[in-house]
This record gives sequence, C-alpha cells and structure tokens, in this order.
Amino acid sequence: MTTIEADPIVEEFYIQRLEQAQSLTVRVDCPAKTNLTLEVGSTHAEWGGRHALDTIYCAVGVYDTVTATAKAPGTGFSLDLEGAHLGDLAASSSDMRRNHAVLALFAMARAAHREPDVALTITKRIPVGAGLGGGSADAAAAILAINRLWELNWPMNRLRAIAATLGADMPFCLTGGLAHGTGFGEQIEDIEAGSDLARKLEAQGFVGEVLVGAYHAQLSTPEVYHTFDAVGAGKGDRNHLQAAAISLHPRSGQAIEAALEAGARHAFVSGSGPSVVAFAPDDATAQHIIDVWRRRDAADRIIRAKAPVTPIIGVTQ
Ligand SMILES: C[C@](O)(CO)[C@H](O)COP(=O)(O)OP(=O)(O)OC[C@H]1O[C@@H](n2ccc(N)nc2=O)[C@H](O)[C@@H]1O
Ligand SMILES: Nc1ncnc2c1ncn2[C@@H]1O[C@H](COP(=O)(O)OP(=O)(O)OP(=O)(O)O)[C@@H](O)[C@H]1O
Repeated sequence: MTTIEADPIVEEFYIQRLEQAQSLTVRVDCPAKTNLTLEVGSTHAEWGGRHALDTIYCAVGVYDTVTATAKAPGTGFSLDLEGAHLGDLAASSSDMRRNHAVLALFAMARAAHREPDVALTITKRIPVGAGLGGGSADAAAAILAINRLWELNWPMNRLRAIAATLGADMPFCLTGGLAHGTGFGEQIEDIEAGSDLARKLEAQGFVGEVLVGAYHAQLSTPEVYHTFDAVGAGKGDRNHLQAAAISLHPRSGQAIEAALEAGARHAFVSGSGPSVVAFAPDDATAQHIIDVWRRRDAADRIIRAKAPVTPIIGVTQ
C-alpha cells in the first residue's frame, strides 16, 4: 500500500485559490430594455398562455448594478437592495426569495449542482414595474455574475436557455444591444452593430439620446396583456401594447404627444408601460422635450440615457 504525502506547496496553492474565490466580487451593470417594435400575436398553451411576439429589443443605458460574492459553504444566499426608487420592492410584503435576481441564482445553482451560497446586492436605478425590464435586467446580471464567480464559463446559448425558464425578456438582457425577438420573446437573434438592419434603425432615428419618462405608478404586465386581448392594438402603433397601457395609465399618452410636439423622432410606451421612451435627434431637442414634460407634468421622473448599450462585467478582489 502506498501513502501519498500532502505536498505543502500544492496545498498552499489550493488554499490561496479558495480564499481568492471567496473574496472575489463580480459586479454587473445591466441596462434597461425597450421594444422598438412589438407585434403581439395569439396565445399559446405550451407557453403558459403567453402571446407570440415579434419584437426588436433595444437596451437603454439606465443601469441596475448587481454584485455577487461567495459566502461560506452551507450559509445560503443573502440579498441587499438599495436605491431611491424601489417601487413595490420596498414593501414589507415583498418576498426576497421571489426577487428575479434570486430566482436566477437558484436556477444557476440547480444547473451547476451547487448550493446557492452567494451574497447578492442590487442597486436599483431602473424604475420598477415600468415596462423597462428591470427585474429581467437584475436576473440577467445575476446569471452573468454567477457564471463568472463560479468560473463556469458557460457559453451564451446555455445561459440564454436558463434565462428563458425565468421570463420572456431575460435572454435578451444577457447581451443587450439590439436584437430580434420571437417565440414568446425568448428566441433571440442579435442585430450586429454595423449590419444592414442596425444601420436602417439608426437612419430611422433609433439611436443616441433617449429620454425616459417614468412614473410612481406601476403597471402589471399580465394585466396589460389582458387589456390588450380586450382592446387590441392601436392603428399604426409600433408597440401593440401601447393602447392597452395608455387605457390603464392615460398620462403615458400625454407624454407621447408632448414629446412628439417637442421634436422627438419617436415616442412610445416602453413594453408593457407605463414608462414612455422618446428618441431625440440632438441635445437641444432632448432638452426641449424635458422642459415640455416638466411644464406639463407629463412624467414623475425623467431620465436621460443612451441607446443601444450592453451589460458591463467587472471583477474586484
Ligand atoms: C412586455 C414585454 O416586456 C415586452 O418585451 C414582455 O413581453 C414581458 O416580458 P416578461 O415580463 O419577461 O414576461 P414573463 O415574465 O415571461 O411573463 C409575464 C406575464 O406577461 C404575459 N406575457 C408575457 C410574454 C408574452 N410573450 N406573452 C404574455 O402574455 C403573461 O401574462 C405572463 O404571465
Ligand atoms: N429585481 C427586481 N427588480 C424589479 N422588479 C422585481 C425584481 N424582482 C421581482 N420584481 C417584481 O417584478 C414586477 C415587475 O417589475 P419589473 O421592474 O421587472 O417590471 P417591468 O419592467 O414592467 O417588467 P416587464 O419585463 O414585464 O416589462 C414588480 O412587481 C416587482 O415587484
């Protein structure tokens, strides 16, 4: 029988790696999303009653920051939330185990056969329940962070398959930029920068300075889809959910009108609303739209951003 002596140098190397992994923090800044077009088709039982979509997603430079740090084995997850605008996440009834970032951590842990011993923090800047995909951005950020923290190095198609089990918008949020979405929104085909379609969208004015008009009020995505089933799409609307969202939240319609009058090239309800997104051709027009929104009290919070943008991943020891 042979005995293998522990090699102190090798042992020291592994202890150092373990300590490094435990003190590593991965930080992901994940942008909001909007839909430059959103065509809504019929419902499908196999998608849990969700509607078929044909959409062009665009990531908008309002970022939530998610950090992930390893915790001691067996201690479970933790979640710290901060930000000035937490919407219904600030309510005492909000269950942190239902937070989209935590659900994403659980999904990654299941797929990797690991325990979810991770400390997550979320700094929220994306308005909540606003049609800007904030929860999806946080889930996508958590998936990207865990992929790096646990050194899984899974390719994007594997991460997208996990994200698709959690929500329609999440696969897009992993990569941002511009993309064509089909299925229930989870089938993603990237629109590469410089491609014909990207250039066409740019020529139409879907690039550069974006103003987001946000509200204290939130809309529930299922309720907006139910309302769409009753009222249908408005004539000529690029976003088929716009008429439904405006019927539930009329101020969004006033903000669209005001932005177009003030020179926006495009102004529409973002996704399921109630936020409104306005693309301005230049700085002066952007400022004019802000002034008009303020004067008419068309939005509760105005955010100036760029589009399209992508998530940013960083690591600190
Ligand atoms: C409005 C959009 O943001 C546009 O990109 C999305 O369609 C909604 O994305 P999401 O919130 O990630 O959607 P999910 O979490 O998958 O679904 C939330 C709810 O929205 C409705 N829903 C969502 C997607 C879809 N294709 N059809 C639907 O009818 C369903 O009522 C569903 O229960
Ligand atoms: N990390 C999260 N950030 C925001 N909302 C979350 C999060 N986790 C869970 N939620 C819940 O998800 C609901 C929708 O919030 P979210 O900000 O994602 O809305 P949305 O942008 O309208 O969604 P959608 O992607 O359907 O357009 C809220 O009621 C909120 O309580």
